[in-house]
Amino acid sequence: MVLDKGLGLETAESLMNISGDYVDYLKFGWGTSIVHEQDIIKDKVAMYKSHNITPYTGGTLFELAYMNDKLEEFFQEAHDLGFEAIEVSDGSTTISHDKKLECIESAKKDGFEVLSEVGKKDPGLDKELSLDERIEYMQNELEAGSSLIIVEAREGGKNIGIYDKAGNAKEDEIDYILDNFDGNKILWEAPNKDQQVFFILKLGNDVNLGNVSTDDITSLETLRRGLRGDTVGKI
Ligand SMILES: C=C(OP(=O)(O)O)C(=O)O
Ligand SMILES: O=S([O-])[O-]
Repeated sequence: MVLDKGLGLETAESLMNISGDYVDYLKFGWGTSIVHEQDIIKDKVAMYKSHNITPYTGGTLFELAYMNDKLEEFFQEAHDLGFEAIEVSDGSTTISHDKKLECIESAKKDGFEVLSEVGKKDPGLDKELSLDERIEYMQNELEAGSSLIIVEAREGGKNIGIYDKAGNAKEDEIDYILDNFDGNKILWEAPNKDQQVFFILKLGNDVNLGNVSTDDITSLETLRRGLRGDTVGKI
């Protein structure tokens, strides 16, 4: 999953022409998709889809819609723009877990694929979530219809969830999650190279990684194929 922070149409198109084959999901980060002209967003969504990529709306946008009691309008607008998938999260706002599950179910009923995210964007709040709670939420969200569960790490990948202050992966916590939840259903946010290397070496070169920067698509592909020092001869 690649994070689009507001690329222009031509830039995004030329990037997909050269490296779209390595991308499955493209997230229009947080609220970026309502800042730009909607016709351009529509064209970008169509362009990504033409490369067999699933574009989806950032979780924060869903949260804003929920907070303002505008979920129906949000679903409609997302359909109008051509999005077939959305992210449901509660990283920036407070949504009770039951309500979040209901939102996943309503989005599914409305015809969307749902990716849902577990974790808080504020490190202090994130630390309040125990590992067992996270796993329970992940399981419930999967059962409510999410196709993938995203483990929050933000764009920065530090001091949140499975990463320590320096951005190093906490392997014991990751192992605990994997002992208790189907790893194929997890999309690990791994914005930094060392995190990508860690997951490739640990879980294989087809591991689901997210929040990959648009600058790093080809670099990540080389890591996956053993074409960069960090993974040469190791996969
Ligand atoms: C980039 C992120 O935010 P959002 O889902 O709102 O785009 C994220 O959660 O990692
Ligand atoms: O806003 S972010 O970096 O999830």
